Formats: sequence, C-alpha cells, structure tokens
Amino acid sequence: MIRSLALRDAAAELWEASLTHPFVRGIGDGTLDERVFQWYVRQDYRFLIDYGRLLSLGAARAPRLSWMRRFAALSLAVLETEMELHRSFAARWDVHDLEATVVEPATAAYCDFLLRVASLGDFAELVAAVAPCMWGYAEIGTALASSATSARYGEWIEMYASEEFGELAAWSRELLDEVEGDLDRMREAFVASSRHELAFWEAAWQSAAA
Ligand SMILES: Cc1ncc(CN)c(N)n1
Repeated sequence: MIRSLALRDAAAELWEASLTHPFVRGIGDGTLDERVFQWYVRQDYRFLIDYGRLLSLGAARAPRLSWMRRFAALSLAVLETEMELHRSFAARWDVHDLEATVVEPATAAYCDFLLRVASLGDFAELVAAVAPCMWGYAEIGTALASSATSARYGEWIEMYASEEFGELAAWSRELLDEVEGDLDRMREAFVASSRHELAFWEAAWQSAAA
C-alpha cells in the first residue's frame, strides 16, 4: 500500500473522531460559543509559534534542497499568514496579548512532542509527525466548507479549505511517500501526532466547562 495511505489508515479512527468532534462541528455550523473559540485561538497561537520552530528545524534537517526551501517558506508562511488569521480574530475581540497566553497542558504536550521528534528523531519521523498538522487541517477545512451553513467562523474554514492548504496537504503526502525511513517509527509518530490533534480539540471543547 502507498505509505501515506497506510499511515492515514493507521490513524483513521482518530481522524474520524477529529472530523466529527463537537468543537469542529461547532465551527462548521457556527454554533460554537465564541468564548470557546477564543480559548482555541489563543492556544493555537502559542502552538503556531512552536510549529514555526518545528518547520524551521525541518528546513535545517532536510536532506534535499527543494525540501529545505519548502520547509523554510512554510515556517515563514505560518508566522506571517496563518498567525495573521488568529491576530485578526483577536483584534475583533480587542485582544492584543495573544503571545502572553498561558500554555495549557494539551498545547504544551503537543508542542513538546513535535519539538522532541524534530530534535531527536530522524527526518522521516519529523515528516510523519508534521503531516497530520497539514493534511488533517486541510481535510477538516474541506469537509466543513462543503457542508457549512454559517459564516461566523467563515475565515477559519476558508483558510483551511483553501487551494493553498490542499496543495500543502498533497505535498505532505508526497513527502511521506518519498522520504527514506522506517515505516514503524513513522507510523508511531503519525499516530501520536493525530492523537495530539484530537486532544487539542477536546481541550478546547472542555475549556467551556472550566
Ligand atoms: C493544533 C494545530 N494543528 C495544525 C494546525 C494547522 N497548521 C493548527 N493551526 N493547529
């Protein structure tokens, strides 16, 4: 089986649970409480700072110049374009201190995992750990765009359903298929990352009860 599809298969239940998670559904139909979404935007902002670091580590460790260039460009795109989406939501709420957000356990666990794999794993494990961040968000964005009825979180859906994100997801699959690496270790990293993605949605959802 094609390696990217084998990895996707190994995490199928986690991906389905993310796609059907009440937080994700609430973004899609616009019923998600704005305070809960704010919590997510703040945490995701802090996540994206470390995600940018992870992509820079990907650039530093890439064995091919074309991959190095792509990782470097992606790091910049996250720090500028993707985080700008969060800054624009925050500005709407008159929030100007996103960087000062206290990192919650689910965010810290995911960031620590990604940076540990990027530092101590091999390049193939790094690629496997980062893939669910790219491919998973594109899949969710596309699914919500095809069924969404509310414009409340429209910019969020638009970004992750965009052609650019679809292309990024396709590149991450290509990378999974082309990189030289051990399938078992890649599977472990891919599934762990997928589990952290689901935990992130769940933590955001549970923030409503806090
Ligand atoms: C937790 C998480 N994972 C992935 C993405 C998409 N870059 C994100 N914004 N946040």
